[in-house]
Amino acid sequence: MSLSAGASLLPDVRATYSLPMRTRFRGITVRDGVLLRGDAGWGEVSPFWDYGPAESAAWLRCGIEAAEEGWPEPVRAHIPVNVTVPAVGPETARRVVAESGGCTTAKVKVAERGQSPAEEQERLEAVRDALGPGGRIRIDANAAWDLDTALDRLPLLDRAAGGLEYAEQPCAAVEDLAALRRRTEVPIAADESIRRAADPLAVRRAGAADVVVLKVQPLGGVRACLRLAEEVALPVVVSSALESSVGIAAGIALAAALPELPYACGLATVHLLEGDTVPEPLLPVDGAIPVRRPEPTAESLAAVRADDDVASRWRARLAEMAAHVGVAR
Ligand SMILES: O=C(O)CCC(=O)c1ccccc1C(=O)O
Ligand SMILES: [Mg+2]
Repeated sequence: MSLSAGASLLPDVRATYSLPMRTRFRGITVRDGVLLRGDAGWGEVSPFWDYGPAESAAWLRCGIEAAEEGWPEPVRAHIPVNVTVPAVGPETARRVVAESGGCTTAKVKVAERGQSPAEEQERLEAVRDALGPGGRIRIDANAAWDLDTALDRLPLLDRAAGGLEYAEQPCAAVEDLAALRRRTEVPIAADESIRRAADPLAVRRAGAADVVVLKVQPLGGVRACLRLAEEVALPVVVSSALESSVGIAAGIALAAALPELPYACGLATVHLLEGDTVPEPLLPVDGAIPVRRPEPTAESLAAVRADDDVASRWRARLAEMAAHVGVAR
């Protein structure tokens, strides 16, 4: 029942999960989604609630690929990953790094509403202290700064971090990323400019980034991302959309199949959730996640099952996404 073969049935919807976040992350306190099951295995579909049906269709395509087709052969067995440090205070930041499963790269959230530059500097100093001089630190501003603010902040944060590996999406506009990149030493990574853009290749044409962040669900699956990686011809960092381990496995499959993987990936996010859909979560050991595909069990699904209200909202949502993708239920 492969879509590419022209069949068009939605795989079995086996579960709706709901998991609290350990720390509020970009305004999200609960993560939920559905799990599909097909001949090739389990797939996750978990677009954030602010994504409409058209944008969410890509997320469904990713889940259908996982369930019906499976993924290309891996070319590596372990995926080096960064620890993701939310917009927390310095003591918590230190603990998050210490409990990361041996990550030597940290991605630190900055530009959180209501926080001062001094709080960001303290967080970065704490992360540098916890990682030691050999660690790498990248920041993610989620498109929050205008060009002048970015020009202002980057040198300060670069100093506080003892050197930044790159800054992820410091500004929203591709032109601003390009202008900033010409005027700063810190390398620039594009995330939202790829994943929510009509034309992801605009980043390359504008010379707006040194690195691109690819997320398998918003970009429509592993094969779609492999094609995009080839077209964009820039180094790729595979990151999560805060999925449970079923969804993280798709990101791992992409990272495992890319011809080159020069940077740590942002896939160590299961520890941001209070629980998981599988008994053996995809978490790093010695800073890397082993390439494998964990399976939910009846017990692991029962422990995270969403209530009826959430499940019925997902059924309605899935129907709208399916209409966009052109699969029948
Ligand atoms: O890249 C990581 O380390 C974790 C993933 C992450 O930050 C993220 C997770 C969900 C939504 C957006 C983002 C983001 O990179 O902006
Ligand atoms: Mg990002």
